[in-house]
Amino acid sequence: MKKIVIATQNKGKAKDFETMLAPLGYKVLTLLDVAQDMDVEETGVTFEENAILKAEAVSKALGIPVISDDSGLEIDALNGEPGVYSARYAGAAKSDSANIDKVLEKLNSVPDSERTARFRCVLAISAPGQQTETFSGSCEGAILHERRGDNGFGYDPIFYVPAQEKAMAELEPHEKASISHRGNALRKLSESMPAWLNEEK
Ligand SMILES: O=c1[nH]c(=O)c2ncn([C@@H]3O[C@H](COP(=O)(O)OP(=O)(O)OP(=O)(O)O)[C@@H](O)[C@H]3O)c2[nH]1
Ligand SMILES: [Mg+2]
Repeated sequence: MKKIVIATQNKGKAKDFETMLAPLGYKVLTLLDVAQDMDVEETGVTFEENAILKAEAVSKALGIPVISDDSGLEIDALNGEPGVYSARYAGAAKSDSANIDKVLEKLNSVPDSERTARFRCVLAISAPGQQTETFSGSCEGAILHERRGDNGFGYDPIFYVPAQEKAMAELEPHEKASISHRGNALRKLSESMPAWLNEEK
């Protein structure tokens, strides 16, 4: 089986990648498998900057090709917050539950028509001696008033996907992959760099 390293500590992201890459014959490895103590500081102010920082630092340290993912939720009524700070919105402890509570509280008096939002994802590919490449994807939706569903991670329970008439956390993993910001970015990557996901490594 081919192996691919995703430069992330996030188990929810890892599951999303497994859903998308297992059918292509890949075993997904993350930093939790290959470099548990590697935590790259995300000093960028855009998803793209942070994705590049993570991919290049990990590829350089391990001397192998890697893909990184920087992603987050942009809520229009909050001027794009939490954006690149999505993971740590309610504090450095990175609690999904506290992050959701903070969003629901901030949107408490915001009507349905103004609760539009989107997930964004930027994937960066970095390999020794090669120029780093990035691919972005998004997924439009709206913020619910309460949690729905048990699948996924992060803000999935409060992110309503109009096309499916369900919360992201109510979708099966393969359904999420077919419409998500991460799925859309990965499809662009595989179209633009087919050798990356189709060649034997
Ligand atoms: O409901 C969600 N469904 C998703 O599909 C999703 N994708 C991203 N997010 C949110 O955005 C943060 C990323 O921040 P982020 O890119 O810095 O990742 P992270 O710090 O969690 O892990 P790492 O990859 O950096 O190690 C995550 O923690 C989540 O809060 C999502 N929430
Ligand atoms: Mg992070």
